[in-house]
Formats: sequence, structure tokens, C-alpha cells
Amino acid sequence: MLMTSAERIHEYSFLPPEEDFGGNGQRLVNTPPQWPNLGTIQFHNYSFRHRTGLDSVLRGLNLHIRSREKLGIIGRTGAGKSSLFKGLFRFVHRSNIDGTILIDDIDISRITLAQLRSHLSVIPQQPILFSGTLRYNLDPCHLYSDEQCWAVLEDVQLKQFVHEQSNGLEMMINEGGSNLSAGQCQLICIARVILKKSKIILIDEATANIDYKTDEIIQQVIAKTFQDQTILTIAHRLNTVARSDRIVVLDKGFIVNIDTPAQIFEQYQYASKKRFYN
Ligand SMILES: Nc1ncnc2c1ncn2[C@@H]1O[C@H](COP(=O)(O)OP(=O)(O)OP(=O)(O)O)[C@@H](O)[C@H]1O
Repeated sequence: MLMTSAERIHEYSFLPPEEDFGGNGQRLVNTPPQWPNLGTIQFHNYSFRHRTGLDSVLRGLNLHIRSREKLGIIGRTGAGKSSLFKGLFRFVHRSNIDGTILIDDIDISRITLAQLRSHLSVIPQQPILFSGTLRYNLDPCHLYSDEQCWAVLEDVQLKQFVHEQSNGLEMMINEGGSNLSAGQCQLICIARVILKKSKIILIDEATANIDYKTDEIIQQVIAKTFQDQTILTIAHRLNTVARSDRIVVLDKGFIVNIDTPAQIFEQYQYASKKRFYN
């Protein structure tokens, strides 16, 4: 088993590095120190495919997301919701992208990947936890104080639970968080994102193993602690996006509707259904 780890490290060391920025003779742009201080996102005629030779899975998107806006993203499976996030993180080579994404008026293809990715936070569907202490899982680079760690645990309503553990912040977490519930894992990931204070947060709503009560806590925490952030949420449940400012409906890579939740639900008559697709 340990040799498998050595083999993986060897393989990763020889992976070709990702293209760092633009190419095509474009000049690298330096981001201002506070960038992005507004958190606006603009997609201009944006198309995305996973690899050369495949069809585009996002097609000619035009979308202006405002500072501090809460935007829900819905659509059937395969509609392109996750691809939108991959585009924001620049997970594919530039040759597979048409159009541009601007964050606070800066074209994201003209900054380094490190600049881009260090300013975006994601709360993934499957929370990622490592074997190590809770503190390490909250703050792997040791950038924050214990007080700040406790404060975010309070924000996500885990302070009491951690207090009850004999080691407090030093409590051990198993790989993948196997000694915690799915909801606790999700809340720890949210706490990590609160610490980082990114202006833009991407949330891929968890669909599995979260009970109704924990889901409600997660929604409350997100609504309360991320008021000043721009939030894009891929939603699988109606209640998650009901309080958004707007909802975007994707279908086969196109934006087919964008409106307030009330309008969208009325139009699609989703209101009576708890789960509306998948
Ligand atoms: N790594 C990949 N390589 C090639 N095609 C992919 C890859 N990931 C997704 N796709 C394809 O891209 C399209 C959009 O997928 P995407 O994951 O963005 O949809 P989604 O709306 O997030 O779906 P879901 O709700 O099921 O997560 C689909 O047709 C899918 O098959």
C-alpha cells in the first residue's frame, strides 16, 4: 500500500504542468492588491469543452453576476452546471475555451492560475478532509490563530461539539472524515471557507447523507456568514435556491432562463416539488 503512494507521487511529479496563463501572445496582468474586492463575474460569449474534439458543454454564455449576488444554478443532469465551475477555475486548456470570463473586470485567462485559484473558494458536494487534526483541516497552512479557528467553529455551530472532545482543536480526523457525520464534514469545509474570506464562493450542494436538520443549519450558516460574498450555488433541492437573488437555468450548455426564484418556480411549476430533477 505504501508503495502505491510512492508510485502516485512519482507519477504526479512528472505530470506536464498546467498552462499558467493566456498564451496566444497575451500579456500577463497583475491583479490589484485587493482583487477581487467586489466579486463581480461576467461571462462574455463563453463556451467550454472538456477536450479537443469533444462538443462544447457550455455554449455562448452571456451572464453578468453582480457584487454580493446570490445566484442559484439549476438544470438537468449533464446541463453544464459543474462545467461552469470548472471554467471559473480554468480546469481546461485555453484552446478549448471561447469567449471570456471577467472577475472584477479582469480577464481570468490573463492572470496566473495561482492568482486565480487562491481567490476562489469552493464548497464541494463531497467534502474533502485529510487525516490529521481538526486544526490542520481548518487551516492547513497555519495562517490563522486558534481564536480565529474557534470563531469559525462557532459560526458553523460546531464549537460545542469540538469543546466536548478531549483534544479540542487537536482532535484527530480520519481520512475522508470517516469518524464524523456527513453533515459535520460539510460544516468543517464551510468553516475552512469562512476562514479564507474569499469574495467569491462556489457551492456544489451536497445531495447525499445530509439530514433535513443539518441541511437547514448549513443553509442558515451560508445565509448569515456569506452576506458580503458573491455566491454561486449549484442546487439540487428547491429550498437551497429559494432565497437566491436570481436563478439561472441551464439546458444542454445554454442559459435558457434567468430570473427571480418566484418567477422561475412559477414558470416551471417546480414549487410543489421538493426535488425537481435527477
Ligand atoms: N471530464 C469530462 N470529460 C468529458 N466530458 C465531460 C467530463 N465531465 C463532464 N462531461 C460532460 O459534460 C457535460 C456537462 O456535464 P456537467 O458535469 O457540467 O453537468 P451537470 O449539469 O453538472 O450535471 P450533474 O447535475 O449530473 O452533476 C455532460 O454531457 C458530461 O457528460
